[in-house]
Amino acid sequence: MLKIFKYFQKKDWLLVFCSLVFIVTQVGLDLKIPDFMAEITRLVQTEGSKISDVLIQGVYMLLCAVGSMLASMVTVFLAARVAAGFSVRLRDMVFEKNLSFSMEEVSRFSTASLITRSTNDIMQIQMLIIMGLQVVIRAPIMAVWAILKIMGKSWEWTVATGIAVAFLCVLIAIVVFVALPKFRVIQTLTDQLNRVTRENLSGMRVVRAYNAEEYEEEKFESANDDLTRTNLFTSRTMAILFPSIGLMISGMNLAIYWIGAVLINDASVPNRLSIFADMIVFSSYAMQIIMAFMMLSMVFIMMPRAAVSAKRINEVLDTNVKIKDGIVTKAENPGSSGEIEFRNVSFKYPEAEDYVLKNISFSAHQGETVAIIGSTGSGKSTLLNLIPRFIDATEGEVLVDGMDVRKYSLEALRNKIGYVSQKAIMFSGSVASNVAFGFGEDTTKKEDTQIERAVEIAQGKDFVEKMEGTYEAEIAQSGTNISGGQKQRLSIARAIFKNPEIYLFDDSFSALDYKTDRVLRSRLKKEIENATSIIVAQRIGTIIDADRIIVLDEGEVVGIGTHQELLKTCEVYQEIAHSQLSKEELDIG
Ligand SMILES: Nc1ncnc2c1ncn2[C@@H]1O[C@H](COP(=O)(O)OP(=O)(O)OP(=O)(O)O)[C@@H](O)[C@H]1O
Repeated sequence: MLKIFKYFQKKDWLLVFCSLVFIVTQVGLDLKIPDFMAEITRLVQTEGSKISDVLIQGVYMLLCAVGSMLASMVTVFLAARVAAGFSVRLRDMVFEKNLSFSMEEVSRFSTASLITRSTNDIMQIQMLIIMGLQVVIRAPIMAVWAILKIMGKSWEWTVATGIAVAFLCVLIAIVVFVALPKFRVIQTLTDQLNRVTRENLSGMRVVRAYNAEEYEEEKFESANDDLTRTNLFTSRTMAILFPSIGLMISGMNLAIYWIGAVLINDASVPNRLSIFADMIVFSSYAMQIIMAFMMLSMVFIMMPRAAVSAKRINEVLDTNVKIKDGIVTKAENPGSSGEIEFRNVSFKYPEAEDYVLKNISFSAHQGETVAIIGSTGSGKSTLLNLIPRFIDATEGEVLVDGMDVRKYSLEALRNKIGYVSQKAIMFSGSVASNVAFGFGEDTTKKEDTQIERAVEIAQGKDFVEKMEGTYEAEIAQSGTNISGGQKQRLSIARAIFKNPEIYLFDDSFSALDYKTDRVLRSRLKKEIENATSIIVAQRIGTIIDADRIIVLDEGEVVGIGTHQELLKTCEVYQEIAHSQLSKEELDIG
């Protein structure tokens, strides 16, 4: 828990110190009030006292109360500032860390859990700081101060107060002990609720098409019920606390007055008044002590949950990212551009037993188009993901421009690459901001001709210009207001706009009709002739013209060559070709 506070900055500590000053002031003023009460009691009981003296004591009491209120307001203000500032910083750090995660780390935490950790978990810490600053510091000062004030008054009263405090501590310990294990469960169940909600919203069309609303509702209700049950359990456990504290306060007051009555009864008449005044003061201070412990108990209730949250946030922040940034920003061989080489590359997913890629070696030179084909699950996307270092080779080397990709800084490496993912990803914003993605708003405004050019090459001009607002037309979250093929074309335009040395197309033409696919490829060939392209495809038609085709089968290269060569030499390729092309096309091929 305390580990999270290493992210506190100097200014946070300064604000904490300032609030400490105000808390001490507030406690001092609060504890002064019973002194005036004692004085009023003494004045009222003393013959010949003037009403004006009593009023003066009353005014002092009022001033103390107002001062205490002002000090408390400033403390709350400072606590809110520290807490809000700290949570903003934590959120930034978690977000930045999330961005540096590879796919492996994201799947280890799960997307839903990363969202809960960046939102709900940070919220718990924020609430703890607000409460904690006011209470954790205030309560012990208040308790110690009040104890010092009542010390030496009467041991009977002190014993009564001591018993009440001990009872309170035991009660808090039991409650925390019972509720503690449930707090981690609550956060995990929140992850689960998040996951179900997310899946349901993103898969809404499938849910409706399969009339699976009831099924999804059951899943949601089960996650919701689990969370509610656990929350209820902790709340019910807490519910025992407050009435018990109330009962204890009344019991303690009763004990003090009862002891007081006995003491007054046994005392000589002149001493009775001072014992009575002491009793009034003692009961007020005892009340302050109990209140201090009660406030602490509230923090003890919040603390375990915040501790769980802090641990979950620390887990994210302390994760050692597998994909380490290199330092080289320029290739060692300045003459080469867009050169790719795989040298005996093998790859295994961390949790998997078998290798997905085995001993892959091939190269792609500047300006060449190299295609990768193979059955579903043969490892095509995995191979492609090794180039921008979404994953790192388990064995062997992947070289870009003659240098191992692991030596490059990730920024320099990815600057060389235009990547078009298998599933076209759109971000909420305009068509232009999606095409000039990552370049900032200024570029989006200035480079409108380049954006139009990229969209035109990607065969998206027609549909974009029909949209209301054309290049400024709104793209909804996840691109739900455009078709799959349109999304693919904008993803391709995004890569073209970047004008990289290397294009990686991960089955990026699959949603295009054959004619658009053909026209787009021939435009690409002309426009990006100096760049190297690696195309993963399922359709032979898409890759028929490639300079080299690599045939993958269960993670192994079973053929490399042109379409013609492979038709003669590679059995797997022949099978694919026969399943897709007509006899005439094969003969022409
Ligand atoms: N994150 C992952 N963790 C574990 N195994 C994975 C992961 N991603 C893919 N795999 C496995 O690796 C193998 C290759 O997957 P990959 O996505 O590279 O195949 P692919 O040839 O691109 O398939 P497709 O043509 O269907 O896209 C598959 O068996 C898949 O189950």
